[in-house]
Amino acid sequence: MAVIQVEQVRKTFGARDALTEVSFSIPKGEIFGFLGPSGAGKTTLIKILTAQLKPTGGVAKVFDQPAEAMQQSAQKMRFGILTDNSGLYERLSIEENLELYRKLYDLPRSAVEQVLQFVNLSSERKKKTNTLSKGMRQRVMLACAIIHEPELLFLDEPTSALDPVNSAHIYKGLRYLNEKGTTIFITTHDMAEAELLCNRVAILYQGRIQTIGSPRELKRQHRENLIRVELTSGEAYELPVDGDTADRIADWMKRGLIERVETKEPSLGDIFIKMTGSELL
Ligand SMILES: Nc1ncnc2c1ncn2[C@@H]1O[C@H](COP(=O)(O)OP(=O)(O)OP(=O)(O)O)[C@@H](O)[C@H]1O
Repeated sequence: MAVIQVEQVRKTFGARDALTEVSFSIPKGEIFGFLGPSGAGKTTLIKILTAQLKPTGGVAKVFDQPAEAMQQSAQKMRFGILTDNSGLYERLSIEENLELYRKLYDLPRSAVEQVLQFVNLSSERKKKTNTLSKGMRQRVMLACAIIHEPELLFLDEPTSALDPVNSAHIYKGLRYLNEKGTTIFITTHDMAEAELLCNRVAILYQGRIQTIGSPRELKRQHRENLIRVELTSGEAYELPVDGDTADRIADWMKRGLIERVETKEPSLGDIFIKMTGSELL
């Protein structure tokens, strides 16, 4: 069963198309990356999937039910969400914020301790949230989103405010959650993050999906059919993949002249730029 199914979803704001006929489905257990430059429509889709917005057209289903049902309390238990506007109680400490969520979801006391470790904030637990750095806030909001170990997790740029050490810690935690069965829908501008975490990615541009597939498939599809050969002399050649090239390489090898041979594979960032014409943001 698909956890998320989106068919021909459109969303217009006045005369502006934010999403144009977006279709895809996400099976249980997948980490799916929704990539796109600023304004591409990523947050709009998350809002549709979590019943904060209605689509103008098409069908959006989550857990095999229309996405509008996602604000019902039975469904709220099943997913977690981290976005820019995820709120915290400013005058409460990190621990007190988490305690509220623990009670809301009727979880054992150990859930707070566990999630504090997950986001690397055990020793900061007594700090008031209005005194936290941006990265710490982000981690507390993430903790609130996952304390109930949801079946489905929406993450809108979860590591945008984090340093690499904390990002790596979060990736490890997300993989752990995913191994335990959580399906993850993540938006990011960070192509290395997408490549590291996601089973599949979709690249969205101006409200349309430009391409969709695993990072490896996309790289293969966009691979230039060239082999780059670097010789010990420092000379470098980009050669077509054919018999003549094989003969030349064999000859260079026999004579011990080869420093390096590589296929020209694009990075996910290269593919993103090709699809969107944008620089990474
Ligand atoms: N409530 C709204 N009213 C009018 N226009 C909106 C509204 N919400 C979003 N838009 C427009 O829809 C488009 C898509 O916005 P959205 O926030 O989904 O982009 P995004 O891909 O999430 O961008 P970012 O990466 O900057 O968060 C943008 O042009 C935005 O200005």
